[in-house]
Amino acid sequence: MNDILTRVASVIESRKIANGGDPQKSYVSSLFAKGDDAIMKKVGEEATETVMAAKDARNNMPKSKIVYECADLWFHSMILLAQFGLTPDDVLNELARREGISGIEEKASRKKTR
Ligand SMILES: N=c1c2ncn([C@@H]3O[C@H](COP(=O)(O)OP(=O)(O)OP(=O)(O)O)[C@@H](O)[C@H]3O)c2ncn1[C@@H]1O[C@H](COP(=O)(O)O)[C@@H](O)[C@H]1O
Repeated sequence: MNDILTRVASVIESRKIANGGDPQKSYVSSLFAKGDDAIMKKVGEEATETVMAAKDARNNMPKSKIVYECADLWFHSMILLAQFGLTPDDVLNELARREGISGIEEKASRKKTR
């Protein structure tokens, strides 16, 4: 796994309440303390903000906003993965599994098996 993903995933894991995370001192712990719904809501918000940043960039606003919002989205998605006992490696392995499989062919093969 990419080094920064590994380090951030490890910090996120350490912020779980069961691992001693303190919601008063840690943003990640405060989200874990709020639970599933709050984490899902944040992922939805960050996805929307990413789309808005892309729309702004189309209207000549700085492209850097897309990067900031995407970082927020990835970060909150990592908290969601951790909440469900998953890791960024699970996602990277899935991307690796899909490597070289055309999306169009994959969709067509799905239709054949229905
Ligand atoms: N990468 C991040 C990161 N990205 C974004 N955020 C926080 O995510 C929060 C939500 O972003 P928003 O733009 O929605 O801000 P907001 O409106 O204040 O949020 P809400 O109050 O509505 O939830 C902000 O407080 C950001 O600071 C992050 N907080 C932490 N990290 C990483 O997680 C580590 C652990 O953080 P703590 O658990 O806070 O110690 C840090 O060392 C960093 O490596």
